[in-house]
Amino acid sequence: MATLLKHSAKYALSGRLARLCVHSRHGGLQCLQPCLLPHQRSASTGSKILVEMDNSTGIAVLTMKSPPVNSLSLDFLTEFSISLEKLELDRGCRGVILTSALPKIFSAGLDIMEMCGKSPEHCGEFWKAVQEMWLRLYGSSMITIAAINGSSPAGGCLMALACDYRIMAENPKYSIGLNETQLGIVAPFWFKDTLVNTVGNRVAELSLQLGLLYSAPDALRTGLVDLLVPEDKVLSTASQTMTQWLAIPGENAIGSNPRVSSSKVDLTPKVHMVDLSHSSESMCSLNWIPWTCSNRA
Ligand SMILES: CCCCCCCCCCC/C=C/C(=O)SCCNC(=O)CCNC(=O)[C@H](O)C(C)(C)COP(=O)(O)OP(=O)(O)OC[C@H]1O[C@@H](n2cnc3c(N)ncnc32)[C@H](O)[C@@H]1OP(=O)(O)O
Repeated sequence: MATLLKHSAKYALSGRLARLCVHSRHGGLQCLQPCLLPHQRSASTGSKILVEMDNSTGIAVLTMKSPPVNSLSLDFLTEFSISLEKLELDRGCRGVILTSALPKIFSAGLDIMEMCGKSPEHCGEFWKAVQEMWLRLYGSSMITIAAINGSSPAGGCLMALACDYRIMAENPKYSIGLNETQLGIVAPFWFKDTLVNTVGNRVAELSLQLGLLYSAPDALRTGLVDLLVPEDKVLSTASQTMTQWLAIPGENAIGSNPRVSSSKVDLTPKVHMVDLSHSSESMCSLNWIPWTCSNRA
């Protein structure tokens, strides 16, 4: 479950992202425009991501808004990770709903233009940004729910899989899956592991070998998504579900993991990024921590 990694990734990445904010040539914090809305709501928007925070509930909605298909370019990934880190550092934020502002598309996955004709340096930077997105989402200490309101192939599916719960629009035209094999690409092992954790070995094996894209009803049948609802109910259902999840006792609950709930404990990163500038193979090594970290109190 995603919560296994939440705290380790939180502390592993904040420093790196902080440096990214300062040095990145690809957007960054300076592009986020905070503004106050009524009823304890606040919003910040960059060119590709809108973050709306409801301080009364502790729920943030992170909306991807990068036409035409929310492809995961370096700029997009950088803005995404920075937005998520800001929420992670905000102790008032306990849950994040990930959704899309684009009709019919959640995310088309990795931006194909980032993968052809680029320098090795650029490829390395891009690939690190892909890993960082996954680590930050999968390792979040917040509850994360994907409100999948459109098609979500490949890296788009990975984003959804990295969340704690997936709610999809019951539109049979929408598809989701790790279809890399159909593109002649081998899905990295951590894509595979994320899929196995969700659907089990056999379904994952078939999905990856055949590069299957599932219709929304089939995605529910295989367990790739947890719930189908009418398209206009995806976001409201995600909010209701989040409220239920947030009612579960969090990290300060009696009997919770003392490593997590004490401020004096060593939260040295257990997740290591490796330099992938010259590799499209194994991306990161993960040392699983022996306790499940619970959600925020
Ligand atoms: C550099 C690093 C080195 C490492 C190399 C190793 C690589 C290992 C990678 C392993 C993991 C890979 C993960 C991935 O995510 S790969 C990307 C896979 N994505 C797809 O296959 C999606 C392809 N797109 C679609 O299926 C459809 O476009 C979609 C269903 C999303 C929408 O369909 P629709 O009919 O509504 O829209 P169009 O097809 O007409 O597309 C509209 C425009 O959007 C452009 N587009 C689509 N997808 C992408 C994309 N992934 N990246 C960039 N651009 C994309 C499409 O070209 C259209 O553009 P134009 O209007 O200009 O024609």
